[in-house]
Amino acid sequence: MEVENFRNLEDGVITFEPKLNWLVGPNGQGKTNCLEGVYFVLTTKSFRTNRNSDLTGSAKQGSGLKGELIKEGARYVFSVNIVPGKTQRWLGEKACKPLDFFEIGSVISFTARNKALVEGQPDDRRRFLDRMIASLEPKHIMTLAKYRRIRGQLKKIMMSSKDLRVYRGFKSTACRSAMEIVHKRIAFLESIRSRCLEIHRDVFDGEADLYFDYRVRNCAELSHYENRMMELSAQELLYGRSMIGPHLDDIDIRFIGNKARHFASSGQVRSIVLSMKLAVRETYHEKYGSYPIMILDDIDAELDSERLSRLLNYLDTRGQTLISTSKYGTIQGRLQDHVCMVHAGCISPERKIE
Ligand SMILES: Nc1ncnc2c1ncn2[C@@H]1O[C@H](COP(=O)(O)OP(=O)(O)OP(=O)(O)O)[C@@H](O)[C@H]1O
Repeated sequence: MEVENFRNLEDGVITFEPKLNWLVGPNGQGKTNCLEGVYFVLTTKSFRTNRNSDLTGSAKQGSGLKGELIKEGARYVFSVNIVPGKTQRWLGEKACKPLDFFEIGSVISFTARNKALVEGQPDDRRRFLDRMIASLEPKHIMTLAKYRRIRGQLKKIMMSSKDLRVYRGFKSTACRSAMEIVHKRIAFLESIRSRCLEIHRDVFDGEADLYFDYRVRNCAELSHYENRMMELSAQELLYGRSMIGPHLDDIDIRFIGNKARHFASSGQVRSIVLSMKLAVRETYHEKYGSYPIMILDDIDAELDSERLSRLLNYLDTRGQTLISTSKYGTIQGRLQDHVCMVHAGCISPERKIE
């Protein structure tokens, strides 16, 4: 990855190897910034901000990242420029849309923020679901965008004319995208379930009793979904709020029979979310034959040494992984891994500790 004026990172080239790569250094030195750079150059999205202007360093206006990805023998060059007011993207020499990046730049990240899947609000869980589905099927982004557009129109009618006939007309268009999203989300959770439980049990020594399921709001029977969507139209206009649709659904995550957000410890929450992400990675591998790059920020926070060691063993044989840690002890003895030391935004590929 070639870096120019990105966060606090020093300009230059950072190289990773096709195995476990460590970024090691004290707090606030640029480890997460480096991982964010890799995620950003492959997806044109940050995993911690929606404002691309946050990513620009203080040296000058604008930043640039260039990433070279070798995937299944082919070489892809991703370039992203953030200039005031816009973000420009190229794949090779060709100007691109974010979706083009998403289709090639397969990467899955885990940061402490992802604990929101368990501890956060329903919209955190929906966002998690949709991002994960999009990492397996990038076209899902278009279905979501279409549904968001129709919802905008429904909202307008709700706020202005309140004309039931017109509202129901748009509602029947919304039904198709809504059902597609709901079915995708249910099928996705189904597809990762057994792997997730297996990883949770084998890697994190988790209780076998992890349960998750999709919760459809205001519709008990999925085969009646379309009817319910139309049926609720009059009430929605009356109360001025929508009552059914994938934008209201949630995932019920239970741990040993209890709501995980109220019951699981910090380390257990981390293990649950990591199990889900790693299960998505396995599903991707099964579908496309290669592993997405795995990004793990602050890997050893909240995980005990036993679980951490099992996680590293698991990752050892599964594609390229980029990991950050502030604890030098974590990499002790891992002589086969690639280690970069991070200090004041400078990433140097030299192991200073054995
Ligand atoms: N746009 C920016 N321009 C310049 N510096 C920035 C920018 N955004 C963040 N920083 C700086 O980058 C540093 C944070 O780096 P980062 O989040 O990568 O730390 P870290 O090494 O992962 O630390 P920790 O171990 O605490 O997670 C902070 O010093 C912060 O002030």
